[in-house]
Order: sequence, then C-alpha cells, then structure tokens
Amino acid sequence: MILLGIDCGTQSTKTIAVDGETGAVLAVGQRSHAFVSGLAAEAAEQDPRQWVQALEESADEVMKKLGDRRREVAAIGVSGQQHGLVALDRAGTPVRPAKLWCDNSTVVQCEQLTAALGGPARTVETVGNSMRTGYTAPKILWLKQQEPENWNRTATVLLPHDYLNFFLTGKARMEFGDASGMALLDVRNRVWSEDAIRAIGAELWEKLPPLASSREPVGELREELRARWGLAHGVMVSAGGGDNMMAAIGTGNIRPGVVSASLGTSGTLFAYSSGPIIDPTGEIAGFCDSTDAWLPLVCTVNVTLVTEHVRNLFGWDHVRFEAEISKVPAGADGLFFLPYLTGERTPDLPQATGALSGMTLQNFSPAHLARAAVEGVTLGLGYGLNRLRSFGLRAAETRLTGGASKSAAWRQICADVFDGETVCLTTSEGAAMGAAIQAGATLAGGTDWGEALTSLTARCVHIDESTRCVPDVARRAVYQELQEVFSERCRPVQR
Ligand SMILES: Nc1ncnc2c1ncn2[C@@H]1O[C@H](COP(=O)(O)OP(=O)(O)O)[C@@H](O)[C@H]1O
Ligand SMILES: O=C(CO)[C@@H](O)[C@H](O)COP(=O)(O)O
Repeated sequence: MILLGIDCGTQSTKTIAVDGETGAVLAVGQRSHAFVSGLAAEAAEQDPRQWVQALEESADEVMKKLGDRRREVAAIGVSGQQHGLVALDRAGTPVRPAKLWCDNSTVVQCEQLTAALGGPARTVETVGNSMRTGYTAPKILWLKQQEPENWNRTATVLLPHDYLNFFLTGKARMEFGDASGMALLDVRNRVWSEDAIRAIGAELWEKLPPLASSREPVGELREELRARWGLAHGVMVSAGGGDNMMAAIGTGNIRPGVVSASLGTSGTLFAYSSGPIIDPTGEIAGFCDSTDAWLPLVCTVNVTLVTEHVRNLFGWDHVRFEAEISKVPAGADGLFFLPYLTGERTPDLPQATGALSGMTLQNFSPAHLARAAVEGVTLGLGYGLNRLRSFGLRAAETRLTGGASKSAAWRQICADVFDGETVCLTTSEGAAMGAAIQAGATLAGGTDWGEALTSLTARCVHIDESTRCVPDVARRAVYQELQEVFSERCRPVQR
C-alpha cells in the first residue's frame, strides 16, 4: 500500500509517496509557486490555480519515479498553508487571487470584527482566538467591503487545502483543524460561531461548505486524475488539514508531551492537546488539530522570508549562507536585528517594521547581518516558545521540521535560544508525511482510525539522532540576555 502526502506550502508544493508497510519515503516531487507581484507592501496573494498546477506537476514527477508501483497508491492526504481565502464562483473558479496567511491588509477589518464581537476578551471567548490579520475572517470581511462584486459572485469559501481537495475529488468541504484557523469556529465545540458569522453577514452561511470531522474522507479521486496518473480505481482522499496540523502528525506530535517547530516560510511552534487551550491574549492560537483533538500554536511571520531576503541581498547560496553565519559568534558581536520586515503576528504587530541596532565598524558586515537575522527570527520563536511553556506545554526536546531545519547552524541556534535540545526527523517534509499518515489512518477508518494513526506514525516517523543539538552553556547565557532585549523591543498592540 502506498500513501501520497501533498503539502502546498507558501513557496512550493511537495508530493511524497510513502510505503505504508515500511514507512519508507519512495519518491518526492516539488514545484514552486510565486506571490502575485505589484501589490501594496502589506498584501500577500497567490493564484490558487498555481497550486493546482504545482500539485499536478509534483505528482507527475512522483508517479514517474514510482513506475509500476503507482498501482499500489491507495490514498492521498493534502496539507496546505493555513488561513488563505479561496473564494470560488458557482463554476468552482477562483473569483480573485487568494489572500494569504501573511497578508496584513486587514487591520481595519480585525478592529471591526473585534468590536462587533464585544471587544478582545469576548472575541477570544467566542472563537478561541483573537482577530489577527493572518486569519481568514477579516479577509472575508475585506472581500465583502472592498470588492462587493467579487463577494456577490462568491458561491463557496474554502481554505487552500480544501481547494486542492475540491480539485482532487470535486467535493467542497472543510475539516475541524484548518477551519479552526479562520477565527469563525467556536473551537471548544468545533461548530461555526453564529456571532462571528453574523459579524461578517448572514449571507456567509450559504457560502460555507459542510464542516466535518478530520477523520472523514472527502471522497474518491476524480476519474480524470486517476487516469492521468495511471492509478488503480478507488483511490481515497482523506480530510487533510492545515500544514501545521499535518506537520504535527508528521513529527509524531499526536500525544501530550511533544513540542514541534516548523521553520518553513513562517515559524510555528505547536503541541498536541486533548482539550482546547485558550489564551486570553490570543498569542497562542487555540487551533484544533486534524485528528479531532487540539493544537495550541504560536506563529511568527518573519522567519525564512527574512533570512532569504538577506541571503539574496548578498547573492549567496545556502551553503555559503551557512558558512557565513557559522563564522560569527553568538550575539553577532552586538548587532541586533528586530526582524519585522513584514509586520508580525506574534506579538500582535501587523504594522511593525524591522530595526537594526548596535552597529559598529567591526560588526557591520554581511556575515554579521546574516547571523543577526537568523538570531532575530529565532528569538521571535523563543518569545512564542516561552508563551507555550507558560501554559505548561513543555517537552524535553523540540522536533524541528520545514525547509530551514536543514541548516545545521540554525538548528544549533534554536537549541541555544530555546534552552533545550532540538532534533529533526528523518524527513524534513513533516507536513507531507503527516498528510500521508492521515490518509492511511482514514483508509482504516471508523473505530480503527486512532490505532491506525498511532501505528502508522510509529512506522513512518523517526528521529534522526545525527541532527540532535544540545544547548551550549555560554551561548545560552548570551541568548537569554538577548531574549530579554527582544521582549522589551517588541511591544504588542493594545486594542
Ligand atoms: N539549507 C537551508 N538553510 C536555510 N534555509 C533553508 C535551507 N533549505 C531550505 N531553506 C529554506 O526553507 C524555506 C522553505 O521551507 P518550506 O518548509 O518548504 O516552506 P513552505 O512550506 O512555507 O513553502 C525556504 O525559504 C528556504 O530558503
Ligand atoms: O499562518 C500560519 C500558521 O498559523 C502559517 O504557518 C501558514 O500555515 C504557512 O505555513 P508555511 O508555508 O510557513 O509552512
């Protein structure tokens, strides 16, 4: 039995084929997507049709590598960047590009929705989350206010992974995990919040697809795609979920006592919880996971968007970037980079800008700037980790996944900043792996679902001991001091 996991991240879509018996990754395919260009600085959009093309082409690549074994593909799971607004017309065509999780153009709509729900505290009470520009509810209100014609043409509102499920099966549906990131779901009870929907407009009810358990399959793969990829009949598509929900599964974060961090375009830290975790400040997102439990999570927007920007400024490849940051000591000889190049979600600073300080003739160099950038974004994650820890969400080690977890120097900086060991899994594609595992559990179905999830995770998810990093006493002391400097300089917005 072969399971396909597809992860539509912000920068690319990856498809992996996993042997359901041995847990081995048999093939990987990847295609990039781009942001829409020429938008205002605070906007971030992508054309959902690019995701479809990237899915098709990355899956084509995987099928080619699988050869005759493609006939063993039994199920597909889809993971997707969270929160993006995909608005479809009656024919199932996007009415406009998708506004993404890192789009900060909805500050006004966040304020309006927060006021309509009775203020910040009542908002968190109602949906388990505060209104953040990253979430979907303010994007929906923005569409209604700014583009009424597109809003009137919108028949169905979906999230990125739901849209890909729709492409694969022809069925529009949402599941609890990704839906919890809309700030429209009462996350405690996993039902739509009537108050939140009323705050946008009653017509939204008709535009929301059915909402179901993350354990329920969406349907069967469409015949046209089955034939294109040369698969057997009856390939099942599972519910899938947001990329962090899927990365939780793909890093073995399906029981209490595990903390994972994803270093993708965004930085996220999350932990499985058997009950809802609601942070009155909204800094910890009170998300559901995609196994019908919960996934308290902290997300920072400025991670590889910042380090890639610096890397590109100097025209370095990743090997050179790694070498440059490795030759600068912890603390970058006093150069401090507050990394808010694109606003920030945690803390709630959607209109923040970045800052460099402590420059001297000695430290104002490309290598120092690169090191300070990595340190700045990692301190941003450290701020979030401390918040999770204050809610008792702790682990002996942090499991790292996502593109930047391939950097050994960055992994060590994480261990030193987090003051705890870090380790990677044998595949850095945690979200795609989680999607494949969820697909396998859904094949087992019914009362066997949980057991199948556990045994598949045991077969497929393995710690790579060669990547383990242990905090160094001297560097840890440097970063503890810098973590305090960081907390002083980032001031959350008071609403
Ligand atoms: N060796 C590396 N060192 C640092 N960053 C890396 C390395 N390899 C990949 N990355 C970064 O990882 C990011 C992509 O990670 P990924 O998890 O695929 O993101 P997403 O899912 O958001 O598209 C890119 O910004 C890329 O620069
Ligand atoms: O907004 C969030 C989490 O709340 C982001 O984590 C997105 O889900 C994008 O993920 P990556 O593309 O960075 O993996």
